[in-house]
Amino acid sequence: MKKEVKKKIKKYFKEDGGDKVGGNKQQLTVEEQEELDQCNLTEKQNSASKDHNQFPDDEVEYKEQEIQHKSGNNLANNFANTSSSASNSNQKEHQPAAATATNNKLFNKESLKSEEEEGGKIDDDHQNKEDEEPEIDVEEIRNKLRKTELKNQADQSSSSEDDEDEEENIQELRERVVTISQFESKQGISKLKKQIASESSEQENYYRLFQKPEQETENQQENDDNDDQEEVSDASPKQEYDLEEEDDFQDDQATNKNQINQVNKSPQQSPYKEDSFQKQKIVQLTKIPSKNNSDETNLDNMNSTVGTSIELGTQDQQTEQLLQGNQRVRSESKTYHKIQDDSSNNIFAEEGQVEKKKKKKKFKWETYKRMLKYSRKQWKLSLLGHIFLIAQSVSQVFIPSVSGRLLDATIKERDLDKLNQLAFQAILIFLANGISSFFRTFIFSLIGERVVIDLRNDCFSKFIHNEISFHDKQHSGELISRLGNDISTAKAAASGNISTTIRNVIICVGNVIMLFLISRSLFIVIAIMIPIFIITSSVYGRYLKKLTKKYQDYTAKVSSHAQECFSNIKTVKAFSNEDKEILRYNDVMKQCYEVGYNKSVSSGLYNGINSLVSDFATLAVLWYGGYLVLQENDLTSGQLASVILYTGSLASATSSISSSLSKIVTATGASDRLFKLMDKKPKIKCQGGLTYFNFRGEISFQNVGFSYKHTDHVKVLSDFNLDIKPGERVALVGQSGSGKSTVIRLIERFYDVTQGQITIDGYNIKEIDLTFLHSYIGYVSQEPLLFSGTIEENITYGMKKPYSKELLDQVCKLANSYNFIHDKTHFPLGYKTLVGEAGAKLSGGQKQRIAISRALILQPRILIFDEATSALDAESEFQVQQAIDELMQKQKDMTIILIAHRLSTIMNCEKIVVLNKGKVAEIGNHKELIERNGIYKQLVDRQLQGLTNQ
Ligand SMILES: Nc1ncnc2c1ncn2[C@@H]1O[C@H](COP(=O)(O)OP(=O)(O)OP(=O)(O)O)[C@@H](O)[C@H]1O
Repeated sequence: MKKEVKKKIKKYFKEDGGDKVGGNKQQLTVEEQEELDQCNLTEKQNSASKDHNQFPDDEVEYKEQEIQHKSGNNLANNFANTSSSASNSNQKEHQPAAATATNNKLFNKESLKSEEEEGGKIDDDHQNKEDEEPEIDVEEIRNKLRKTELKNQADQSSSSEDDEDEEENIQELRERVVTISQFESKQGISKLKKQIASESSEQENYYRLFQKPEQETENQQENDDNDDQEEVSDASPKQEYDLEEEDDFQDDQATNKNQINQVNKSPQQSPYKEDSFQKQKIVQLTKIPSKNNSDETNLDNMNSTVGTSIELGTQDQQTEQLLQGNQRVRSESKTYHKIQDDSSNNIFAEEGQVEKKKKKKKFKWETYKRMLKYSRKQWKLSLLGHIFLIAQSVSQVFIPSVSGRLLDATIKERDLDKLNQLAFQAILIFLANGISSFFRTFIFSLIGERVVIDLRNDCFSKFIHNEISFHDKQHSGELISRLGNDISTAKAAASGNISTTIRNVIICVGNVIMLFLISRSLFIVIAIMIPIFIITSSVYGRYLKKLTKKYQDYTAKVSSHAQECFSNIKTVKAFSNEDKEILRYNDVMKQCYEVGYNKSVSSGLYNGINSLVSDFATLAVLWYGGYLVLQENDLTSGQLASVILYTGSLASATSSISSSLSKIVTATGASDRLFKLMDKKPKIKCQGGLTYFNFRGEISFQNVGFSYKHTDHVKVLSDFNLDIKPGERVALVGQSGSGKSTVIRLIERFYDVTQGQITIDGYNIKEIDLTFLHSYIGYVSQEPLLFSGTIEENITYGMKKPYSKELLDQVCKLANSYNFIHDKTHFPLGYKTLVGEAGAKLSGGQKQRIAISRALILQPRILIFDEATSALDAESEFQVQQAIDELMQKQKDMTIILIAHRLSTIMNCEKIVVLNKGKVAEIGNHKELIERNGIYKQLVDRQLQGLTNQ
């Protein structure tokens, strides 16, 4: 709770006051903008490529972890190497420290430069303010500031904590601080600050008060920016968004934008548009408590500083202004925070771009617990794994110790018996370590695999059971990505990484204890060296991660371009645009190369700096250890070797812990996305509901109104009434987009009506069991979609009961597919012929006739053809049409509903329903409708005219 409050404040001031020199809080720096644009662009392309083959962000995460781990291992290896060289009495040559020196110089220069720049900016701001603001008694205020400082110091002793109170306090303070800053602006306190600062004796004070917070803010901002970028990168394109949040976003977006604009457009009224100086003051006042100080102390500091500022305006008028301002600020502050919170949850999208939102990477405990449930099923295995884990960790802790004692027995004591004894002990420890390592790894990996299986099954089942509107909205590529990438990433939250973390914690604790027992003074040296090493590598690692992400974005862009080209190869060739495409490809490659170049330089620097730091750390331990051995006689050479081994192991374990924890956080993020999708409950359930014996297939639309879920402002059907009797042949005709297919989808209950009702045999369709309903409806869609497998498997795809060869032949004959299936030249295996992926080995007409056979074998009461011939060429259309016409002749007891364009087919129907803008415009048989001389007549005339022209 406390952290969240701090984060909120930090974010608030970062976005409002943190834009240093009066920039707009919505503005990004050029680099940030570029990076964001780049991410958007890549995402757009990834989304376009549908298959979500983008580089998963897990890879970035992985790379960072790899970097961290590598750095840990670097130190570990360094110590291990040193130890072996120490035991061999070889001196390792160290690289000259020139590089570090140069680096440090560079760094110092940069920071000096930025300090100068900041100083300059602040001075400029002051200068501007100076002209506007009235004079005040400088001396008096300076005294008050001093008093406050003393009070702060005195207050630092209090330390009671109450999170809820604190949150309230912080909220209260935040509002007061904003008010005071606004008040300060009016009273010209900025000028006073400048005057204080300009006196040389107070120069230091000035920097402490104003310059430092500015730098701290920048650092905070930089860190936050990094975090933000990580967040953006963690969200695999189109993966980060939450369905519900997206819905909310669409509703809220306009309101938020307006609100934000209002706040931004009226800077003089808004307390959030203070000049940079006031912002510094705000940041200073609400500075996030340092590690050393308790939160309470800092709150007190803030309180007292606020108190000082309030004291500055003791006059009645000023107090009144303050109170009035305070109230306004309170309300504005609430609005502002709502906007900020809403905005941060929203997805800002450019026109046609993939939506993306920047979100803080948070560890969600609930998600984590839910993930753990999957591994809890394997508790017996897990228990066994943990026994081996402890065994391995403990045995590992003893390895450096026994190695050191072995050395002592050889070098110092020169005792062969002891050496043999110790060697035997070492063998036992090594065996214990090796065996337990094998079982630990095997068991946890097995648990991981089982978790993946359970999770994938659950997930797939939830996705497939969800209703069509869910699939309308969700890209199939995204669902596949969830099943693949996310589940693999989520596995880490439930298995291996926890064990790795526990193991490394045990190793760390064990190593620290052993180091402490061997030599306390050397332990202190190591305690100082290791954090330096970890900080150096993690800071640089972050930078490298950013570059790696950028590089991957460009690589994705390159791949996306290639993919687009190859999938449109016919168009490229038709326009003879090969060279143009090569040039475009080269352009993208060039950009990629530039980032790659920077990345190479940075990787080189990273490794160089890393090894330098670890070399120096090793040297420090060796030198001081050597000193203890030679001068103090406090340590044996074997113990020194143990210390070195322990230090290496400690460094490696520490970096491993951070890497595992980071993986767990990433995994929880992936699980969260997954669970959100899995938790989308279908309104239309596949099973459950009414079943009855005499399904006749009488359909009735009664005042039906319908809109698709995500375009609910468009009425696709309204006041739609239609009765279809059992055995009737009904043709749906009308202009494109008039709602013909929608009518069919509603009969199939792919969607629920939004108004009125549909009844089947007198029962409301919503009450009928969906599986039961579908067992009586045969459906042939526009696109003949087949599954890879044999012809027979495809035809019998919907069969839930055994079938005879005769039935198979019969339906194939009816569907006009029997002959080509039994054509031995092309299909020597007959029904057993493999159709290839999505029926790739069959022609369009053949596929469609198999699809008709697939519908017929169910012996449906209602047979639906949704423009079954529209995607076919003339020859295939003729064959399929023949099949349909024959069916209409022969299957008299079957209700046939079709959307067709061929006049002869339509004419054969007893009922022709003409749809116009979602309503029944005309209804009747061919003759009646022609006589009516309405829309149908026009459609027929147009078709006849087309035929005449041909
Ligand atoms: N899944 C969907 N989500 C949102 N809107 C849809 C969806 N499917 C269709 N629509 C819209 O509903 C309207 C009716 O579409 P429908 O497919 O029923 O028309 P149709 O008469 O069958 O057209 P055509 O003859 O061109 O196939 C169209 O405006 C279409 O854009």
